[in-house]
Amino acid sequence: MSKIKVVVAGPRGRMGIEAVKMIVKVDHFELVGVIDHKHDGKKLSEIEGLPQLDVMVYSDITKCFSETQPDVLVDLTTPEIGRVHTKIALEHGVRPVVGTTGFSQEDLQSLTVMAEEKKLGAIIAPNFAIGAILMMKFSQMAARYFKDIEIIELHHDQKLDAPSGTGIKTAELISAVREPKVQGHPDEKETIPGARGASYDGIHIHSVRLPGLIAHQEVLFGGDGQMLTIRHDSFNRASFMSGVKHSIETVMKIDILVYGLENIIE
Ligand SMILES: NC(=O)C1=CN([C@@H]2O[C@H](COP(=O)(O)OP(=O)(O)OC[C@H]3O[C@@H](n4cnc5c(N)ncnc54)[C@H](O)[C@@H]3O)[C@@H](O)[C@H]2O)C=CC1
Ligand SMILES: O=C(O)C1=N[C@H](C(=O)O)C[C@H](O)C1
Repeated sequence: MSKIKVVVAGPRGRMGIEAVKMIVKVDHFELVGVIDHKHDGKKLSEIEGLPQLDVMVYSDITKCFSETQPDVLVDLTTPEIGRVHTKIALEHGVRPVVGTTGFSQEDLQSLTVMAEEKKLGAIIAPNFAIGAILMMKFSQMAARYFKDIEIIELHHDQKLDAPSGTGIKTAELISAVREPKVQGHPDEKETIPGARGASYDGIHIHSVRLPGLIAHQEVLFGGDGQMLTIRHDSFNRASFMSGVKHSIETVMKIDILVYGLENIIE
């Protein structure tokens, strides 16, 4: 079997560095380049704190693709640059595996259409951790029985987007099985704006940001005289790597854009 040639965008980031380490450990993957807005033309081994690898850093994604001819782009950057990278990858016949969160509905729609037109696999995964996928699936199951739901997502304080991609995906999955609903008292008023969090079809999403946290989420279901809590915690970023590996393998076998790992795990 020939190796899957992978490029990682965002190799100095918290997730990017883990992805680089995982990719070089997998025999059937080959890390052929990395994309970073700094350190153009250097080797990864020349950047302090990064693995001692003879892999070239590119600031120009197009140049990177033409010189390294990758099969897959793993993007772990920011919403602004991640959506541009994903589009350029599809234009160049490179299959994107995107962990970057904060894409809009319009981004997702236009990228879906692009992948379909190009007949190219693409995966956009708000969360790569299997436990988080199960937490979302269990929440969707529970929502058939409990109609009043609040999502509390908790992350480290360096996170750029709120609500988290996982929080939004959870609300979307619940919304697919629950009618939109006004929760709480119909006449409730926020004395301080934002007190009730964001609302997605009436499901409230609360975003907590604190140093020391990694990635956590609780989904609270209220019923008569009872409450169900479904919770997932990622205690480190290694928790996401089996999902990144599975996505790199799967994206080579599909020819559409898949949004959410729940669609590609058995
Ligand atoms: N899907 C999932 O399971 C997970 C997704 N994430 C998401 O992944 C993304 C990255 O998260 P972290 O690693 O924590 O962030 P980070 O801030 O540590 O890393 C982002 C990296 O992107 C780089 N970057 C910025 N502009 C760039 C450009 N033009 N070209 C190349 N690189 C550029 C930055 O230098 C930085 O190293 C976020 O959107 C986060 O929400 C994070 C954890 C898990
Ligand atoms: O920024 C993070 O850290 C994470 N982002 C993803 C999200 O927005 O859901 C996944 C995970 O929660 C970690």
